[in-house]
Amino acid sequence: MRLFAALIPSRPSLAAALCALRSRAERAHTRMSSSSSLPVAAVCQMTATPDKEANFSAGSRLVEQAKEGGACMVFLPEGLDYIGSSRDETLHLSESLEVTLSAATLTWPGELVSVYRKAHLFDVELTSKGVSLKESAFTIPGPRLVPPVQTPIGKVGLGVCYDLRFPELSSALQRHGAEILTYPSAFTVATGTAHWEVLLRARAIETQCFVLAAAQVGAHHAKRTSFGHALAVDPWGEVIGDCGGSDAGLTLVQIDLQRLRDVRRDMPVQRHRRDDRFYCSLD
Ligand SMILES: O=C(O)CNC(=O)[C@H](CS)NC(=O)CCC(=O)C(=O)O
Repeated sequence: MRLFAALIPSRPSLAAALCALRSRAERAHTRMSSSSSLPVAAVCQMTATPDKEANFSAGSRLVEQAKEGGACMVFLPEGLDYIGSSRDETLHLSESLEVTLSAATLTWPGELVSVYRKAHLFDVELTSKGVSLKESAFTIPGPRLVPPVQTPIGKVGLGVCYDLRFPELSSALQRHGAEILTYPSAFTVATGTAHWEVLLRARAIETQCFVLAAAQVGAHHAKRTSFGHALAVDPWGEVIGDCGGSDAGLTLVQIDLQRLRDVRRDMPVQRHRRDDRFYCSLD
């Protein structure tokens, strides 16, 4: 099994672990015994708390469920390892990448193949909506984007949560060959209600990629609740999976890269893009 992680920097937690689950032999067996040969991805949501052991158990239950459902890739949310109830607790619970991985390997033995660290930090005060978070108080942004990773379902471009709001990032990943974008997230209820689905579908439509966004859902502690609705969107912008707004769980989606090629052939927006008009002075 291989692990792909999108990480929160300097609080080096396993924000997203994407696991290729099965051996080649097992996959061949499934292919022969099922009617469709399209690979299946599991997009998950859970409620992390400050209790790491409980979070890893919840994560491994989702991985087991995904495996039973025939998935060859599992997408887990930002803050999979924990969501702290204060800056101090968050810093106190942080571990080195090696330690976090070895905690994770209790259930997911594997080799780390790519690490992406969140570029945009959520320093936001929406007083009227009761949202006040200062991610930069416990996080250092990552230094660079990373190239999309070849996986059993296609080439995956890595972003994290708030990164979703910056189309320059998804556009860059698409130009570097991404077929699937992933945004493991922990969206607030207020901003999720207003923006989550629209942003994910917009990123899918603009880049003509699948967008798979695992999410946190429900109450992490007395002061923090997440929106949920872990979502899967196809390259036409259609929602093909939604985990809802209340419980932990997963959605299983087939990843049909022929569909992506058809959408890109029929509407070649990437070839129509007038970069000469955007990267120049306007006077
Ligand atoms: O650090 C942790 O404990 C887990 N990380 C998070 O929850 C992060 C940073 S506070 N959340 C977001 O980026 C929310 C973005 C959002 O809600 C929006 O863009 O509207």
